[in-house]
Amino acid sequence: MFKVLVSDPISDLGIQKLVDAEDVVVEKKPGLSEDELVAIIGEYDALLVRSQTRVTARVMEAGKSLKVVGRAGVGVDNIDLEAATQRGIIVINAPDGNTITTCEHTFAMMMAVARHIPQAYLKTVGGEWDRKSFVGVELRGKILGVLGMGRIGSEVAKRAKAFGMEIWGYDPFLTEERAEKLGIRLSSVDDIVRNADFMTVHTPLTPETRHMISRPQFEVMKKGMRIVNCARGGIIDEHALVEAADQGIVAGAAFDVFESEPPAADHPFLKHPKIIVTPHLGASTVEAQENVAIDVSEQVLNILRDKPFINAVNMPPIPANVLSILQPYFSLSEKLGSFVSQLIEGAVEEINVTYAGDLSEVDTQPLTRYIVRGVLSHHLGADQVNVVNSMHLAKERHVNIVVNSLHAARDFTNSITVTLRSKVATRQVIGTMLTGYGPRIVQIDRFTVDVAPEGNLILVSHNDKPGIIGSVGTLLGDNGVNIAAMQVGRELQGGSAIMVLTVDKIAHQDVIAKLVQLPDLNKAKEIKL
Ligand SMILES: NC(=O)C1=CN([C@@H]2O[C@H](COP(=O)(O)OP(=O)(O)OC[C@H]3O[C@@H](n4cnc5c(N)ncnc54)[C@H](O)[C@@H]3O)[C@@H](O)[C@H]2O)C=CC1
Ligand SMILES: O=C(O)CCC(=O)C(=O)O
Repeated sequence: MFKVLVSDPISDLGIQKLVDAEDVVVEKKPGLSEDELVAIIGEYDALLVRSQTRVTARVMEAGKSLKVVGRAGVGVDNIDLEAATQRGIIVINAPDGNTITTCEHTFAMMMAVARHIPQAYLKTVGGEWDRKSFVGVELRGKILGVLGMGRIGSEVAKRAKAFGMEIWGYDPFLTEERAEKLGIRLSSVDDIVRNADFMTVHTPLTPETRHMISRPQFEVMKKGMRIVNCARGGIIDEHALVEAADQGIVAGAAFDVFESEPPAADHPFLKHPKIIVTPHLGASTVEAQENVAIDVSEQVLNILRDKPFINAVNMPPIPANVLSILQPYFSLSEKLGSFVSQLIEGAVEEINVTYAGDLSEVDTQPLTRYIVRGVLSHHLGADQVNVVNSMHLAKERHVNIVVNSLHAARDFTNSITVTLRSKVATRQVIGTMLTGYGPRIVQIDRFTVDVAPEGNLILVSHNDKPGIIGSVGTLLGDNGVNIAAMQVGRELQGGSAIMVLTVDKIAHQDVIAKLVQLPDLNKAKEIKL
């Protein structure tokens, strides 16, 4: 039974799938301090958070069974990713579920700042009828600078066009073609601060984006700029902004996020007549909270059940088109790694992988992670190695990983060759996906075979002589081991040969020892996949 801790308020409807899962127990404990979390996290396999819970290195260390931290939202700045990666804890987020909601909040803030809505509301409910102080500006015809043209920034740009705004965008990944497609002007930060009437930021907070709008930018900024930050506190320097508002450079600002949340009671934004604020509400709609909770719950369930998953933050993302090609190979890759690691003698020094055929044309890094996981799991334990930490663990153990690709795959559309080298041996296995038959091991060392990579296998090496197959079958049968499938591979008639037996249950070691006593039988090895 997997235990999942939900430590922030997350939509009940969104986590229903987890609650309903027969192999999962969900416990909700919002508002825990770091110490409280450290004290209990050891019991849980998964942790679900929004932005309040700080998942620190201490929490990760105490999370002895923790496999995954799921962030119901985009930003993972409350999670120590480095510590998670080192411990093989997968961190996933839900990047798509709150895009529209946050974009709409940005618009609400932009319009509120353009028309002084919060200030006018306060006066009106206070009994004053003041129509002179709140003359606003139109959005139509104004230049909107968008810093960060990712998911949210792009949606903001689309809607701003409907308001008749001219959009200038900056993003290190924004190409001329994409800008043209979006109907926006590709600009620099400097162009935007000098020319825009409105500016909105939609980047993550990184060392590069921290204070990307600060005193030097305010000094050259177009007078009367209105600024919105619904991304992360700290992208715009708060002190420099207050100065610029006091100097009349900034006509208005709308902030949903703060450098430190919640802001101190004497934070200068809270009393400033030109600055309006919301308490990090960008993603707070019923729809978004449901969406992100559903997305993250599904992926957490996949991870707990050892199924393929998406949106891991501490692994390189796999584009959807590549994922659809690679996904069928995940399990095969891991099994090839596991198979060959059970054959090799001596400490593995090199894992050499060759992708051939169609697989040579896509980024196969994710498959390599599965192969390395398969190799290392045999020695380090399947619960200690996953696709997040497998490469890190291999590097830590000075295992050299060599990856090659070959355009043509001999006899197959695709193949994966995994070769392990130690000081004393080199062993190899080749696998493929056979249309209509699924994954297959098609070569073991120099012997051609056709074996389904699953279950309990016995690999026998022997001399190709009449009667061997019968004697192996009889011995196993006499010892209650039922053979489900058998494959024989040989180089030459009468030469060395191998036999791969798929058996219904693991044979006792003494049965394997008896096998090796049979005439012309050289070795027998059990392999569990
Ligand atoms: N207020 C709230 O409740 C919410 C806030 N957010 C925040 O909004 C921000 C944007 O989210 P998404 O659009 O989903 O992320 P995204 O990853 O789709 O887009 C971020 C973009 O910023 C760009 N970027 C990175 N460094 C940059 C730089 N120096 N200058 C300009 N652009 C740069 C990236 O290339 C990327 O295209 C994130 O910080 C996220 O945490 C997201 C949802 C809700
Ligand atoms: O969970 C929340 O409400 C915060 C959302 C957010 O900031 C994000 O997804 O990056």
